[in-house]
Amino acid sequence: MKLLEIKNLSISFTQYIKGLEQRELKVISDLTMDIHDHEILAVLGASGSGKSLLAHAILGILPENANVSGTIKYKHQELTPTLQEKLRGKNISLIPQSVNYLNPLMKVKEQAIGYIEDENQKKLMLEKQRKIFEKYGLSEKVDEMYPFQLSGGMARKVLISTALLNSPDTIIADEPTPGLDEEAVNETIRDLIELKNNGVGMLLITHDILTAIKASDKIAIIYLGYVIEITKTENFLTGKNLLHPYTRALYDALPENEFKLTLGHQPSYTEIPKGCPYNENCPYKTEECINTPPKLEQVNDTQVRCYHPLN
Ligand SMILES: Nc1ncnc2c1ncn2[C@@H]1O[C@H](COP(=O)(O)OP(=O)(O)OP(=O)(O)O)[C@@H](O)[C@H]1O
Ligand code: NI
Repeated sequence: MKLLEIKNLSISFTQYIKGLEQRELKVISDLTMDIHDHEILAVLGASGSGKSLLAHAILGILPENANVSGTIKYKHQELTPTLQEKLRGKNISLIPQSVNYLNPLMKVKEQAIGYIEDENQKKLMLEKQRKIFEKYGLSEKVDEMYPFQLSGGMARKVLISTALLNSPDTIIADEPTPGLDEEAVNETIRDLIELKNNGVGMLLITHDILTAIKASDKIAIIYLGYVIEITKTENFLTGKNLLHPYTRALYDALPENEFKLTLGHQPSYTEIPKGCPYNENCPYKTEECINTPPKLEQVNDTQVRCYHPLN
């Protein structure tokens, strides 16, 4: 079942330079992707490539100054600000990128359940909270702690458990493994996969290709705000059917492939090429690559945005 359907989503900011002169800073361009139940879709992109903004667009928590076009549907219903508010933290939950999302002045258990007026309801929710925290190895002592008292690993567990309190079927995990040691990363990945096996559909945002490969079923590769390819994760294990030259370069740069290629210079947002976003680094570019951005097209099991897909 399709949980989320994102169609032609673009996000930009209006920038004022030198007083009155304006320019449009495009951070997400024409993004189309679906998220299904029982599936982890990794969104892989460099730092600053628009990944968190994508998460915030789905949840309806973009900054006021963002210009947005395109549509996002949840279970075939188009998301409006009202619907987003209704679903947020319940049907669709965010595991945030930073533990700074935790309120430093509130005990962990209180912020996990949020404000609940009705005493009976609050009691039920606290019981649920304790159960989920327990499952993630967080003892009763943790309930009473303030965020600054948590270790990095514990804080990640608190963020994951908190996201699960209302049994969401759709989870947006924004960089859930930063700054963790390898064992903690692997444990977090196991937790995410278990959620998927229980039916959840997940968007896993990461700039770490190894996390994407270990955790996901499909990988959407973002370059300068464009999805340039959506491919099955297994293709990164076999090295086959990787169609976009940038995807191929990512694969060749994996440690086990001896970092064969360098990824080239990544232009910044103020200089997105008018044609294919990758054309400046692409060995296969032709006239049309320089002039017109290619569309995302289906080639076998893959979607790719390229005039000259490999193979
Ligand atoms: N409110 C804003 N006004 C102007 N530009 C913004 C605003 N919010 C984000 N940006 C810009 O949009 C771009 C994408 O930001 P985003 O946080 O989505 O990147 P990201 O892919 O999540 O990066 P990271 O891996 O570092 O978390 C960045 O270049 C950022 O500077
Ligand atoms: Ni981010």
